[in-house]
Amino acid sequence: MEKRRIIEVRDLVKTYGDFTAVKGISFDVYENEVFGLLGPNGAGKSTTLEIIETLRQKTAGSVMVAGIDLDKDPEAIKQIIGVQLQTSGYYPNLNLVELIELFGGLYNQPVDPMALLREFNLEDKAKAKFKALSGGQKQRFSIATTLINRPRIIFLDEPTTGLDPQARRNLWTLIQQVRANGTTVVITTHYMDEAEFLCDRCAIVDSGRIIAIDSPDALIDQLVAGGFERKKEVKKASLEDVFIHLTGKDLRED
Ligand SMILES: Nc1ncnc2c1ncn2[C@@H]1O[C@H](COP(=O)(O)OP(=O)(O)OP(=O)(O)O)[C@@H](O)[C@H]1O
Repeated sequence: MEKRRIIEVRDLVKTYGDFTAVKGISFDVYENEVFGLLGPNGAGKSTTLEIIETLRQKTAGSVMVAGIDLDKDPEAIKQIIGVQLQTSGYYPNLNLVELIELFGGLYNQPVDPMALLREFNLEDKAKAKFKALSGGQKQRFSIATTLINRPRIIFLDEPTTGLDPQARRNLWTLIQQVRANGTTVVITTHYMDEAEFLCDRCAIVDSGRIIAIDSPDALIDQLVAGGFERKKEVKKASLEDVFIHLTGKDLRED
């Protein structure tokens, strides 16, 4: 089956004063895939995401989201995407149910707060305030809120930064579920194991340019085909495997 493009970025440029943060990048994201933007700090990942999310003006190039031209109808793009809010965006006096109801009202979308909280293992926290949640719960809640307007695409900027291994793996499962329900996921991460586990394809961005784009498997195969060998013999388990083996897979925060 032919893959359908849901995001088309062409020759995208972003300058801040004299500095060019994004230097003419082009890529496609296919419908219902998990697509990763990987790259060192300052590579231009967040800038690129924020332009697609309609939150930042581009300098040049074109962006199409689900056939909608960013230059012509950014409002229509906003309606079909879900974006994680900065944590400061959550009203401090509202509990999780009230926050979901508020967002549902803003989006003019009927929403069942308890069903959404259940999906993200946050049922017990329905009456809690956002600031009282653990790091993992906060991330789960902020991903849940991206789904309130029933978007076709969600954007997750470093969703597992700072989480313990259990919470990280739990979030991976939730992201896979979101994708299994038909949503396209665009993610940035600094964790290569995360990208390898979650992403169907990823783009490696460096100094504002895409220097590689493919599936994780294909990228690894290309490196190996070029004669690359690991310096150390690969062990059959990692320190993270030891950690999970000793401490279990259950979330600790609840
Ligand atoms: N508002 C701004 N004004 C000036 N320069 C900016 C602005 N926002 C970002 N930059 C610069 O643009 C470059 C790209 O930043 P961006 O946040 O897109 O990178 P990133 O790949 O997301 O990095 P990180 O992994 O650290 O989040 C950086 O050099 C950054 O300092």
